[in-house]
Amino acid sequence: MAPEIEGRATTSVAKAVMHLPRRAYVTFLAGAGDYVKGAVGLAKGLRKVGSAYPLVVAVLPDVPEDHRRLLESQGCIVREIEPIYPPENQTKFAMAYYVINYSKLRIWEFVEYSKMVYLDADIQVYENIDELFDLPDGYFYAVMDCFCERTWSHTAQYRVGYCQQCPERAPWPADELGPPPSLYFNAGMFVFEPGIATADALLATLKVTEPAPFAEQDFLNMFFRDIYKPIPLVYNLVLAMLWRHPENVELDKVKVVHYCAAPWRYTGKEENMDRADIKELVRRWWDIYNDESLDYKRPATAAAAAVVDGGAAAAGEAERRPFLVALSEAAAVKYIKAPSAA
Ligand SMILES: O=c1ccn([C@@H]2O[C@H](COP(=O)(O)OP(=O)(O)O)[C@@H](O)[C@H]2O)c(=O)[nH]1
Ligand SMILES: OC[C@H]1O[C@H](O[C@@H]2[C@@H](O)[C@H](O)[C@@H](O)[C@H](O)[C@@H]2O)[C@H](O)[C@@H](O)[C@H]1O
Ligand SMILES: [Mn+2]
Repeated sequence: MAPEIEGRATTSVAKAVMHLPRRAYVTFLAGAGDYVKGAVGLAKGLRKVGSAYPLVVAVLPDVPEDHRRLLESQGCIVREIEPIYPPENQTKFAMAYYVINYSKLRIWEFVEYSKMVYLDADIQVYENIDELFDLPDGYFYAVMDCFCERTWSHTAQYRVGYCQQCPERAPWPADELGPPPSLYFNAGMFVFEPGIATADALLATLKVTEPAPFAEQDFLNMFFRDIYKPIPLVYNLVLAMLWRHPENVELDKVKVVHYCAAPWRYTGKEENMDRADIKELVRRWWDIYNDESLDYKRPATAAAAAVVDGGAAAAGEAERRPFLVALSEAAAVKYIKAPSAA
């Protein structure tokens, strides 16, 4: 960023930090593969619904420069994080690649933000969900998961046919197995407050916790058990809910869809994937991904941003948009790697 703009941005950031609750969406990107499409799609989806807050992308060192540049060109704040691995273990993760998902825990170190909404890169947002940032502090908010997929076959819930999505279907056999499992959330989407003390506690606890099949999702459920508050399913529709618990789903009210099988890789050949509702959700994902009108247009000035990026249309946000753009651009300055000299 040219010094004069950086200078202005820095000045605006100083003002902005005084005026704005520091909030942002955040997603996680690992590897040089095609999940970057998910992050780009998410950035465009959040823009389409007029989100007032930027999207931070926590990238592992193996995310290539061209993917980082692509994300910045879509208005994302790219922030490199150090990987986190679980302690030595013999755990068979539900998916082998889940081992890298522990690195998500770095987002608690993003203390320039007071409140963040984490979204997996295989998620798309179809309605504005900025209201989540106004949920009371001090809790961990996420949507309850489902235990019915084969990926859960290692658990007692699966064996007895119990699922928290419909506890009356097969009541938990308390006399045989003791108290039912605590409410369990899907870690593809959650509302949290960054903080160094929490970040340190997460890492210290991880070091002495036996890894489990759902990797960081199991770990986060254990760690935040006492302050976890379920939020409605409309904020994270895990696709399996469509065939496992259709009675719990009102598709036209769903705000956030969690594809759980990268939509950009959709072939329709996998089990349940030939459903009409799935085909429609995948089409909607591609509509946003391919919509060039949703591409980020870097504003010439912060003032111009208030016009170009009408996303601040939310009441009370419009007058703060110039600072928001400066904040997001300055933050980008702070964390993106200097462009190569070549
Ligand atoms: O090769 C990969 C695999 C996963 N992820 C990130 O890790 C998250 C969790 O993985 P995934 O969504 O595949 O897990 P699922 O929700 O399907 O269990 C993804 O959404 C991405 O944000 C990534 O960046 N690259
Ligand atoms: O690393 C563990 C992952 O565990 C979760 O995904 C699972 C889980 O939700 C199961 O309930 C489903 O059956 C399964 O399909 C789905 O992949 C999170 O979405 C993901 O972000 C990540 O934390
Ligand atoms: Mn996911």
